[in-house]
Amino acid sequence: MIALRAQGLGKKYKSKWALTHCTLDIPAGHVTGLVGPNGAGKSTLLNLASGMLEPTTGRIEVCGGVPGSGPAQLAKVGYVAQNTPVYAGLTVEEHLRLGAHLNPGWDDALARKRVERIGLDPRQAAGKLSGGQRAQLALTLGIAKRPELLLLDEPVAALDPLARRDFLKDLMESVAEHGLSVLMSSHLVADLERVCDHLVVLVASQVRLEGDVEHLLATHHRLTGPRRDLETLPSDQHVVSAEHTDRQTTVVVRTDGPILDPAWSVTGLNLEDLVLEYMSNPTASRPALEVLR
Ligand SMILES: Nc1ncnc2c1ncn2[C@@H]1O[C@H](COP(=O)(O)OP(=O)(O)OP(=O)(O)O)[C@@H](O)[C@H]1O
Repeated sequence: MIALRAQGLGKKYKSKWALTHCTLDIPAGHVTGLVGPNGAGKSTLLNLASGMLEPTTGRIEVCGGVPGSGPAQLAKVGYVAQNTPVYAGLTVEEHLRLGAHLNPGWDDALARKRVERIGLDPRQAAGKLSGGQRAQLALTLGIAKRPELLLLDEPVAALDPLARRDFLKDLMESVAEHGLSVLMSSHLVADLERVCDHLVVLVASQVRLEGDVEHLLATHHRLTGPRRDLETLPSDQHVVSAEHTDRQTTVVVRTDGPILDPAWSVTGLNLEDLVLEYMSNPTASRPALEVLR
């Protein structure tokens, strides 16, 4: 099952492309991390998925429908945008009542349990909450809506470490119990490493890497050995990055096969290493990445 499918998706703001040639299948029932440098196009992709923006080129389908195409589609998708929008003049309680009124699948017990646990005063106006409390309220509304797909744009940036851990736990529970799909942008790769099983790396408006996290980690290796010409590597080893000193070569390769050459000392990469490799080597070739799918 596919939660989000993009084919040749692109978005141009006036003369500037914010997203180009985006072709992706994001699986349902998983947490997908969306990472990339500032300005890479992450919020643009999330806005296209929610229906807040219209594509300039290509197509995007979310939970089997066109984003923003009507009430049934809106009910399927939850979106907590980067600035965690809430209505400043409404109280916390009024937000919960509005959530119940607007969303057919609203889980009131969950919303109230979260509000109590977080320690929000139901009578307080949302405009008087701290930035982190506002984010907590917006995230509560997003989860309690019980959407099929929850889109989160840097959801935990404003939360303290404990609140962050609790929120990610709630998210994982919703995925396990309700089959929720999540697409979540974040710069906090350590958090993503804990909760994501699928990854999309966007760099300079383009998808540089996409795939199942375990598979990506199993197929990337850092090789260190005597200096050598990269042309001599086996053809199934695609170079992601390379560094040479006078005597030594360190190269990160992607391959489905084993590393057989005894001259190499081989180490694995963690998710943060992997993301940084692709972010700092924006020319890592796209055609080779298709192999990963
Ligand atoms: N409304 C807009 N009008 C013009 N350009 C825009 C607009 N919104 C975004 N952009 C540009 O599109 C590009 C992608 O922006 P986007 O907000 O999608 O990036 P991002 O990956 O979410 O960045 P960040 O990590 O900083 O939140 C950037 O170059 C940005 O300047």
